[in-house]
Amino acid sequence: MTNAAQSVNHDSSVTSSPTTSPTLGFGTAGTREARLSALFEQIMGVYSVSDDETALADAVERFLHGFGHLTVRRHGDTVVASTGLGRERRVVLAGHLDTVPVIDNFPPRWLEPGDALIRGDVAAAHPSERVMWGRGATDMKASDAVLLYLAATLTRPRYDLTFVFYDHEEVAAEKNGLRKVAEAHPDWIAGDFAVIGEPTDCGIEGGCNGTIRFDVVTHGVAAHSARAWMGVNAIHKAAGILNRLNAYEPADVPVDGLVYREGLNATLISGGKGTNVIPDECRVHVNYRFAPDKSIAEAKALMMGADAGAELGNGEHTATGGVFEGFGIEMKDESPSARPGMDAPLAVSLADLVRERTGREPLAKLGWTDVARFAALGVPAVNLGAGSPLLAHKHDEQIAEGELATMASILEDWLTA
Ligand SMILES: N[C@@H](CCC[C@H](NC(=O)CCC(=O)O)C(=O)O)C(=O)O
Repeated sequence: MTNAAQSVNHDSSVTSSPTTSPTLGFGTAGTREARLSALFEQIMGVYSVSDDETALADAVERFLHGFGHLTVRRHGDTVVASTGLGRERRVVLAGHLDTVPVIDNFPPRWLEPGDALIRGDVAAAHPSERVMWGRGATDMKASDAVLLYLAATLTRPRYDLTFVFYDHEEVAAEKNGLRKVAEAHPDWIAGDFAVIGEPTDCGIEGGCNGTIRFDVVTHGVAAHSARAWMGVNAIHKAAGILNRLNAYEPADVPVDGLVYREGLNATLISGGKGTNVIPDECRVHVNYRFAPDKSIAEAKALMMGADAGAELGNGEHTATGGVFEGFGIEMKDESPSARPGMDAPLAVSLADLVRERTGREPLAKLGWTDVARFAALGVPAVNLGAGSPLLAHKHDEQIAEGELATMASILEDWLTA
């Protein structure tokens, strides 16, 4: 490691930096395990809910500047660090810095074995380990810590490496920092293969479900609730939306050997102007997760008919078919699915190593990840990260400390063997 002067490239769209941001570093930690835990604890301590990633991006950028084998660039709150060793192939390793909103789970803390907050499944799999509890533990600050550690320490990898730490993954596609870099500086993230550190329990999850989000809207007429016959209750009309959601049965869809579970859920609901006013509007925000056998257009057709919702926009239109036929629809966000792509040579070699180390066979990624972005760019990609995907976004998000070393050693060996 060196503190030599770096090749640094800031482009004109860099966001303003906060006056203070924490310092990331190994401190006095000597072993790989201690270094990983130190970085992880520091990253966990920085609040970085989407829209608030600047302090963490600043800290990540400063940390990466400390290593002479890396060229560090920044676009907005996305930091890209690359080796330039002239290798034949380049692997991109990416992790997002943002988290979903806090639910009484920030600040984070280490839990000692036996602590009541440790989940039974985590304790059973890692009985004698400390556990990090708090927002972002699995999605995906543990993997960020591993990727930062690898960026700092892999000075002679067998492939050239590009590490991407990006903002705004958990929110609307238009805000995604990786999308912005792909558009503004496609050369920064060019590569032959990509690994996304989304949580997979250190296994491989191939491809990803697509996702569309939209409001299903009912309209009514406002009136005094003591004279309700003078109005029409939009919230009561929403019962029809909820009934259709309750009747939906999630499908398991096999695609190229992996099974993708679909999902259709309301995630937000709003309506009403006052406690004694008949509501004139109700909105149910619906999220449809669709398997990689479907395009966005096909997913929309299943929800709202073939000709409705064809364009992403905020204008309301009436669903002409599909699950929500007859209801008002306002599209909010859409992101495509990605097929598994497990036959790419680098996917095969990584899957073989994961199988050897963990006994895990590849599974399907049910959340949406930037594997889809790399797939669209023609770069084969897989998900591999520390922590259980089942705990992502939960109030009791947590990860056993040893998972960081497991992920680090798999990638270290794959990238240096
Ligand atoms: N534009 C989309 C972005 C949603 C991204 C998010 N991804 C994850 O949580 C990955 C975690 C995993 O499954 O491993 C998601 O799937 O919701 C949107 O705003 O909906």
